[in-house]
Amino acid sequence: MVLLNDTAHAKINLFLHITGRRDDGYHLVDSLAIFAGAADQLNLDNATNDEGTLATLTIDGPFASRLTHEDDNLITRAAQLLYNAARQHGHDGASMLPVTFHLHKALPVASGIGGGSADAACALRLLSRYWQVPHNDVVELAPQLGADVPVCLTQQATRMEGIGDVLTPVPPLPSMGMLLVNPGVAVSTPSIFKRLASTGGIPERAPLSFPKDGWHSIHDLVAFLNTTNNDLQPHAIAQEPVIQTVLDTLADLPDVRFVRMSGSGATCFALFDTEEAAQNAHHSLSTKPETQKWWSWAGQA
Ligand SMILES: C[C@](O)(CO)[C@H](O)COP(=O)(O)OP(=O)(O)OC[C@H]1O[C@@H](n2ccc(N)nc2=O)[C@H](O)[C@@H]1O
Ligand SMILES: Nc1ncnc2c1ncn2[C@@H]1O[C@H](COP(=O)(O)OP(=O)(O)OP(=O)(O)O)[C@@H](O)[C@H]1O
Repeated sequence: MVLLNDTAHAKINLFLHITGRRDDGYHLVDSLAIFAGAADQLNLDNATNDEGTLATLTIDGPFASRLTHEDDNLITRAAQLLYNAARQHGHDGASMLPVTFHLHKALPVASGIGGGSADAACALRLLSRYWQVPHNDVVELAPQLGADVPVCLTQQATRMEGIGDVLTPVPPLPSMGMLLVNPGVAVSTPSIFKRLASTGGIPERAPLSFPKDGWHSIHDLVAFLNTTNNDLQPHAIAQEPVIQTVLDTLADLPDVRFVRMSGSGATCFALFDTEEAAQNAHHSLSTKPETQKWWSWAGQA
């Protein structure tokens, strides 16, 4: 029997501006992140062994084989960090019982949609309930696990600034359909930030204002997004030219309103007026022979 479970949704950067660089090399960002229905699933149970390990992990699902060889998973790292932080803050360790996690890995790995960060955030949410750790402790340590972990804790449409740790809720977005496509190439986030840094390339631009009342229709949102960029996209395409093929393929689909790459790639998204239009485009994509090995998902954005 599963004690607790939670869902780790994919994070999509509708735009991603790189606005500066800190002395430690981390980049300052400005981004509008939303969350898709595409998700991993994480279960938490009491540990059944008496080895005393704080958290063990089993993995299944379409992308499990990409992670099972790694001894350092963000889920078990999240457990150890939360345990240490809670003890430092005076939590009684005796009630923080060892756990076993089971991850269903449905999101492609190293794909710009924050799958690892979403899993880490999901583990933090589950453990904070099970171990009764105050939410503030969780929020405080989240950035140590990755720049995307704070936003993944919320799983809400959010403006990300700082290095991803300064979060502002955004007004409701219009209802729309979304199609996600990943061509099956893993892209390492540090390698894309390195490419950006080595080209000296932090774009000059005026600070961006969000419309006060939000976006009333997909037409409004697309008009806004057309004034923005993903600054990592050209660098990711230079490393993995197939990303341009994905963007061109998405742009050719029926009724598509907008296409762009998310995060550091290689997953790209397309926006549609409705979920039905996204599902129709998904069907049309699946008939193209060159896309047979691509991962894809369509649904409500
Ligand atoms: C590209 C985004 O996904 C946009 O949401 C994030 O900025 C990246 O988030 P993430 O994958 O959780 O990143 P981390 O695991 O913290 O960092 C991986 C590496 O990317 C670079 N990095 C990451 C985030 C950031 N704001 N500036 C950076 O320069 C650093 O070299 C870092 O060592
Ligand atoms: N549970 C996990 N899921 C995915 N990757 C993990 C996990 N735990 C550790 N990792 C490691 O983290 C790396 C980044 O994976 P992730 O899928 O989060 O990348 P990403 O989607 O590009 O993230 P982002 O959008 O935050 O840049 C992987 O290469 C993998 O080695």
